[in-house]
Amino acid sequence: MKTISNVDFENKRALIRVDFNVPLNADNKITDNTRIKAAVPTIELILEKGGSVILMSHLGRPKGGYEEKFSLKHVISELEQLIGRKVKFLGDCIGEEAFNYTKDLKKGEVVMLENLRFYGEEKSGDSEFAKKLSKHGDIYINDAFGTAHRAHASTAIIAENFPNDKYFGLLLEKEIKNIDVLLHDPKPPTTAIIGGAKVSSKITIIEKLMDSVDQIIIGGGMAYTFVKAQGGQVGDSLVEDDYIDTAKKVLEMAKEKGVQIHLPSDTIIADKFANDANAKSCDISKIPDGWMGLDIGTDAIQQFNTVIQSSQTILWNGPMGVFEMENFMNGTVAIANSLVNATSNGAFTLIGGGDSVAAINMLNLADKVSYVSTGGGAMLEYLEGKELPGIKSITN
Ligand SMILES: Nc1ncnc2c1ncn2[C@@H]1O[C@H](COP(=O)(O)OP(=O)(O)O)[C@@H](O)[C@H]1O
Ligand SMILES: O=C(OP(=O)(O)O)[C@H](O)COP(=O)(O)O
Repeated sequence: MKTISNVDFENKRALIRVDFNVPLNADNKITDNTRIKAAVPTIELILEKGGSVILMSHLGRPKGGYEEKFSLKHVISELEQLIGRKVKFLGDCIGEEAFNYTKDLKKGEVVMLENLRFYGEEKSGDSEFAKKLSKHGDIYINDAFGTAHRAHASTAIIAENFPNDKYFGLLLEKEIKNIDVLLHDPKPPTTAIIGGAKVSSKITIIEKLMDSVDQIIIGGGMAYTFVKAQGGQVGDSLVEDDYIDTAKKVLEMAKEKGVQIHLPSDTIIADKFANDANAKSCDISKIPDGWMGLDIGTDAIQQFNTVIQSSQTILWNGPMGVFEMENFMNGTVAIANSLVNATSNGAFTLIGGGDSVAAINMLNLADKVSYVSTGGGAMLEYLEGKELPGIKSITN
């Protein structure tokens, strides 16, 4: 492990890829600061060692140009509070002004670049873009565990510009150490609970997870693509039609491999995507047109609770419903409590993902489960046994 603990940072500029992809409310206020807090030890260590810090991150999924709601200016005051010093926000990540500023950065200074994904080159892993970014620092550090599964310019490609000066940050080190416990020594029966909204990213992960877990619970916005694949009617619920065939394949493979897949039997449907929508419970395969499933139903909660209580190792990524809206948070609250209960009965419980962590924090339950990871997709892919691009680029 290439750790920063023994590195000399005196008068050096440390360019750190962090994952500040934090949830924001409609007023662009941070609703959960876990990912920012998690990056603080690395920042502080470098400053203590006489270095300066240039932070770079993405926020959300912008289309490739500037979008106000995805500006990293929204995280600055929270970051300043957490590290107890001023942070200079640069309105671009590769503009001339930004380079002029970071060129002569003094020890103790902290700079935050604008959202890397305002450039399409970030996600395409463009090496010219990565090279430009690399000019900001003398040493490159990857502390963005939540984005370590992406082979993007700032998370992986950039490392080739720092052949002898690339390191893991303290968060990345800690995450790997903790998740390795589950990877190498899981106590059966093992259950993965997958929810949330990123159907296309997560469906292939579910496919792979079948090799390492006994049971998979699929809830939240993930469920409807599977229900539709089984021939059910899902109305206007979140579905990625391009992944129906993959969902069918996953269900067939599960049978062959003897992995039990649990889909919610019922769901809470709404007539619009809003907290004040008309809502009622419904069989998940009989959702009328004009209605959408926004939470799991009470039968599904019981069904999932039974599975959870009979498991010894439980992994949870992705909320069971639109928990940000009070009327659709029941399923997520119930599953969180179910995990707490399982933990107190001796199960090892691991929760990861930006929104899943926000949910567990909202309920003040983070210290009642075994481990909370800042990564969702990254954690799942790591557990699949995949070599993550963000890790590989440092160890290579
Ligand atoms: N039934 C649903 N329909 C639409 N969105 C949903 C549904 N259930 C959960 N979600 C949304 O999924 C989002 C979290 O998804 P995701 O990013 O995949 O999770 P995580 O960040 O924990 O990995 C939340 O904002 C939540 O509102
Ligand atoms: O929020 C994130 O992942 P997660 O939803 O799996 O926790 C990371 O910041 C990665 O974001 P991305 O899935 O848009 O690449």
